[in-house]
Amino acid sequence: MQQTLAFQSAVAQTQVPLPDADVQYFPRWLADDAAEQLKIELQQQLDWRQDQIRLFGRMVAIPRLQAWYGDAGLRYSYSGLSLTANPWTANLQQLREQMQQLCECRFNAVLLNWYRDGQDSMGWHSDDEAELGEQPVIASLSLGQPRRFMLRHKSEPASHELALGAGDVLVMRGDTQRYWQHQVPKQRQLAGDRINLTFRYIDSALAVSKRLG
Ligand SMILES: O=C(O)CCC(=O)C(=O)O
Ligand SMILES: [Fe+2]
Repeated sequence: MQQTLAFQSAVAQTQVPLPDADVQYFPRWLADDAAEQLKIELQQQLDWRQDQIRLFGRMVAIPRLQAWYGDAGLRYSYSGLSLTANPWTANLQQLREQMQQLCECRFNAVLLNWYRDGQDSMGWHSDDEAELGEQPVIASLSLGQPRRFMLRHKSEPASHELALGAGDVLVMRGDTQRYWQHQVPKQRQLAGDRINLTFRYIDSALAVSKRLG
């Protein structure tokens, strides 16, 4: 892990041209072999859960596996559940430090989503939970199967789409969550799996959150 991450290449960055948003894309932030090795380690080491949410009064399994890691004692709310983050593993801690350098900000938690195949997905949402603050910086690292990542403006007819592939980093900041939503739609023909990590800064004092599948 230490070694492969060190192979990370000089980073090319592009600003994604969206109104009312601040989104940077770092394609291949991790080289292919480092991304593949990291994916295997995360699959094996982490405490993956199949969470359920209450939807229209029924409990429904969300269409992906999830894991939460963060600073000691950090609690987060998720669809009525209040859970304590798992302690940082060595590789997540190292990634956090690299993401903090890249983004020039602090992160105290990471949410991981494991899309087992193209049937797994995440619906339209903004990362706008109160505990993330007004202008959250969300740093996303993707591993494995490339997937569509779609963005749409909440009140204008503006939209955008990226293919997030292995090793790609996407950083959303400023007013992005305020004016835009994003989703990872199902792509039923795809058999490959994908892991996405989103580094965040959670201020538990700020409030209780809401989030749907
Ligand atoms: O899987 C992705 O690329 C997006 C994940 C996401 O939007 C989230 O964790 O809030
Ligand atoms: Fe999100």
